[in-house]
Amino acid sequence: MYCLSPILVAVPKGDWFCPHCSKDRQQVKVFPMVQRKLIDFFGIEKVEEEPTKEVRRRRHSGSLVIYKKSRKLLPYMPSKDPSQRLEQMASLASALMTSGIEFSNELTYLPGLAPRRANRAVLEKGGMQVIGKEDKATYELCKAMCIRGEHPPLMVTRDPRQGFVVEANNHIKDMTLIAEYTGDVDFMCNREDDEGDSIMGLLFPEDASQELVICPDKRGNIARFISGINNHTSDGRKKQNLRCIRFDIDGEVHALLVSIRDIAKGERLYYDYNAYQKEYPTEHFE
Ligand SMILES: C[S@@+](CC[C@H](N)C(=O)[O-])C[C@H]1O[C@@H](n2cnc3c(N)ncnc32)[C@H](O)[C@@H]1O
Repeated sequence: MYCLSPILVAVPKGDWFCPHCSKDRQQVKVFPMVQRKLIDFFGIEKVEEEPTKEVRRRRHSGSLVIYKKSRKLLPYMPSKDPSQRLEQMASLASALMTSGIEFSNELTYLPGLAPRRANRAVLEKGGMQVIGKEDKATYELCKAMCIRGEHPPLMVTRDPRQGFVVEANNHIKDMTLIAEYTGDVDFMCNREDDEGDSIMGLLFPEDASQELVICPDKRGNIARFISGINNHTSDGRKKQNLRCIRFDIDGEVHALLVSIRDIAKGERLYYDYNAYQKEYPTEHFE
């Protein structure tokens, strides 16, 4: 229903009222910008540790093959200003709280959903690129930074047409690892009737009953708020500044969002929701 704001990509099942007619129209819940509360919300562990010299050197070596280019991933650079960082975290906490989502920066495996052993990269039809040693170090550095409360330099804001959107809050260099797409891992066959608009394909094996998806409806991170391009217009394509790339990391598949060009402060983040499958309707996207 494209007259709605934000757009609804599927007709909801059962009784449903347009947000304008419904009494419980979604109001943005503003998370308090209080350091202690943010530390608890994000489960931040206080570790006074800077990236080691060894890891810093690694940024200048190693390779990753993406579209036949030999490149290496760069870790995101958290904002230096502590109050800017608090503002960024509060914006994400507000969006998560409003959407009823708990923060999780990891893929989650829960009883009753797909077990962790189902996520085996070797099952991917046509094979899966294995992350290189240097890029794995970058991935681990980004994870560790997040645990320390050094989040990517991003702000979640509200757009009248798109709902929550994500903007760069500092300049971001090409090839920067922005975030991993996280949430509960489940079999696609369990989600056929799921009306969520944020389900991400994770593993596409020969046996379709074993197809895995990431569902960030209960747990997730900033990745689930990033906008999609309109696949039907050249203007849509021009907006794309990220790519979602799946990697084999220690035998399991992970979906990482990586910048594909320099991104200016204030620019909105976009990637192609249809990079692996052409199932997401984007013809009415801006
Ligand atoms: C993965 S969610 C992104 C986060 C979402 N904006 C929110 O508020 O939770 C995908 C949904 O965001 C909206 N959206 C994303 N990109 C858009 C675009 N380029 N134009 C219009 N709506 C967009 C659509 O409602 C879509 O179904």
